[in-house]
Amino acid sequence: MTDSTFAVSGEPTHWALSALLLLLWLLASWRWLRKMPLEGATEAHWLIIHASQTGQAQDLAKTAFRRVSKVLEAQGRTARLAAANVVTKSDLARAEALCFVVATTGEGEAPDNALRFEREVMASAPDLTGKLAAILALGDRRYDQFCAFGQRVAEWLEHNRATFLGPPVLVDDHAPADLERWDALLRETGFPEAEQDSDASVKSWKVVRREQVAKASPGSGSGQTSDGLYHLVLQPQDHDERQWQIGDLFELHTPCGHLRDYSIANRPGSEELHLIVRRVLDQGRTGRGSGLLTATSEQNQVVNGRIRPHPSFRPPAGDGPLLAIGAGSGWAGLRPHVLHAMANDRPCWLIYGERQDADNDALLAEMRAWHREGQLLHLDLALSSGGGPYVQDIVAQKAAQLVQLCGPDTGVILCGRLAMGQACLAELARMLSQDWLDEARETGRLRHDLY
Ligand SMILES: Cc1cc2nc3c(=O)[nH]c(=O)nc-3n(C[C@H](O)[C@H](O)[C@H](O)COP(=O)(O)O)c2cc1C
Repeated sequence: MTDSTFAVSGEPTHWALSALLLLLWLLASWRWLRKMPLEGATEAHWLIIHASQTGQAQDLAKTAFRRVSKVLEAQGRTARLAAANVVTKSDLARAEALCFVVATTGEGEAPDNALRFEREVMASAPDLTGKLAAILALGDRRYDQFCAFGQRVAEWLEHNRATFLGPPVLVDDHAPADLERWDALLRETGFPEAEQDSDASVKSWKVVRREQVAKASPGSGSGQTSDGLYHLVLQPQDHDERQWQIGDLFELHTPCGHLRDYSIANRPGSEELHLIVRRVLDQGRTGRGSGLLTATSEQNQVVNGRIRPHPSFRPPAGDGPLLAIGAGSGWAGLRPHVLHAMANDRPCWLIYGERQDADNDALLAEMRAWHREGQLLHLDLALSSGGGPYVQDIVAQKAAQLVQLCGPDTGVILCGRLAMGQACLAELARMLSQDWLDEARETGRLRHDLY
């Protein structure tokens, strides 16, 4: 490097030009920052508080934030968007209105980003007299405890004497009629529609490949059967989509207005999206989303959807090995994490279950090949068509080795049906302690996507 690299110009025009550029940059940064929803900063007149496991509530909260802040800004007042867990009692005390957009997960549970809020803030009884409140609760009537967390938030607000702007809006499976009631509530409160809502990012995608990768198998006896797993490759039509991250979802919009989420099964960087979809047959009829994607032989079928960020399912923190556990279509969620671990030489132990073994099933063949090639530290398959063992049984059987693996830097990623996930978490808690799991969950070393 020569001295001239650092030579200071004595030319006044150079100084003037530099000052002008610096000024423009500061101005642009300021304008950009003003447009960003201020996630995390919670002191404001209106607090828009979200509780979201897979991002839908967060998206709707962002839209509400845009609507509210546009009006408030014109009045010289402020709105802030915050995940429930970062909201404190003093934030609530300072705000004049509280707008909750909350999902329910598990069996009537709060999403991870609201667990602390429920445990600490909702366990107390702050005086909310005079504060305005609105609630949008997302849920699904197929679950026993419909919108349970939203209802608990509503009861807590009522108990602490907040003034509701309207009855809590409970949304069943993203039903357009339910969402219209929320839209009307915001409009009547004085917040007209936002210029751009999240549907602007819904685009057309072409299904360029569709291959059955696991065989059909008998169902659970509830009338639902699995007609096998399908690996699909989607390409964007007339748009470029590379700005996504591991863990993100493809949100399919069906022609009748329902939304279905599918984990993106490949690593970012490619134009294509890979999905692994189970074709579900319920009383002989294919599922709304899986039917659309898999029950057609149409070449280059075009579907509508968008990529949705799923920040709670990013690669687990920690520099140690990765324990990846999943079953069935949960492979879609696990696969990019396993690929990422292998690409980064992070030792990976994969425990995976599927209903039956068939030598020519491409899905299992891929895992077995990675194991043979030494890319996986261990591979345990629970192929349970004969009544077991299930994934949680393997976890229990391998307790001694798993305890050895799970140190302070180990990451755990878990994806699949809720019952399987909860059974595995219970086994892990038994062998490692609930404290270990809680700590791993709170520090981002344990991440799960259970459905
Ligand atoms: C694993 C899982 C568990 C769920 N449990 C419930 C539930 O107990 N009650 C309910 O009403 N909805 C339940 N739902 C539906 C979600 O609340 C609904 O899909 C919501 O739109 C998700 O919002 P989010 O993306 O912000 O997490 C569950 C969804 C999943 C995936």
